[in-house]
Amino acid sequence: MPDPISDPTATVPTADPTLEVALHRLDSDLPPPAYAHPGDAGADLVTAVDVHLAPGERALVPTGVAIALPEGYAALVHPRSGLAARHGLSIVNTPGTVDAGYRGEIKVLLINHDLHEPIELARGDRIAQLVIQRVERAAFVEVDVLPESVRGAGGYGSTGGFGSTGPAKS
Ligand SMILES: O=c1ccn([C@H]2C[C@H](O)[C@@H](COP(=O)(O)OP(=O)(O)OP(=O)(O)O)O2)c(=O)[nH]1
Ligand SMILES: [Mg+2]
Repeated sequence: MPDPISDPTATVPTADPTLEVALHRLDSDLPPPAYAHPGDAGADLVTAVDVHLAPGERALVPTGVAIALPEGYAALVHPRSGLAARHGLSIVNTPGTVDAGYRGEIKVLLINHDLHEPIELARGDRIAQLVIQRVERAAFVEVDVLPESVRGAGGYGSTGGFGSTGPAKS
């Protein structure tokens, strides 16, 4: 087994994608969602249109693709880290959820978080990534009293702030 830590040129074997997902391209001039590297979790999505985002502005951007996921799966629309770090480009509802039953065009609700600079995107630019995951559907069973847990009802900072964990200081 190659060791990528001692030998950075070693190639780590990764399984080929095996889950078949029906893809309908609404715009045949645009590339389909694609994984940039073996082992990547996200397949990149492109914008089907040119987009101008003023600082703070958001836009619902078409990607030119529709999919049919198998039951028991969802596709999550995640931002791309590089665009977030360099330009402040993100997604308002990150991660967006594409349901297995959805047959419409996948759209991305982009937002420019930069305070000063606009963002210009050209048709075909990679704007987001689609992460396909198995999901459970719950049977919600109503009870009068929930089972006890160590956390209990503590939340919203109950373990403290930036420091090590412990009771919140008032
Ligand atoms: O980033 C996203 C998020 C959602 N969708 C599509 C696929 C999804 O199946 C559908 C509905 O999404 P969601 O359930 O998050 O939105 P909603 O406001 O609850 O709409 P609905 O009432 O149609 O469920 O919109 C996208 O194309 N991109
Ligand atoms: Mg919904």
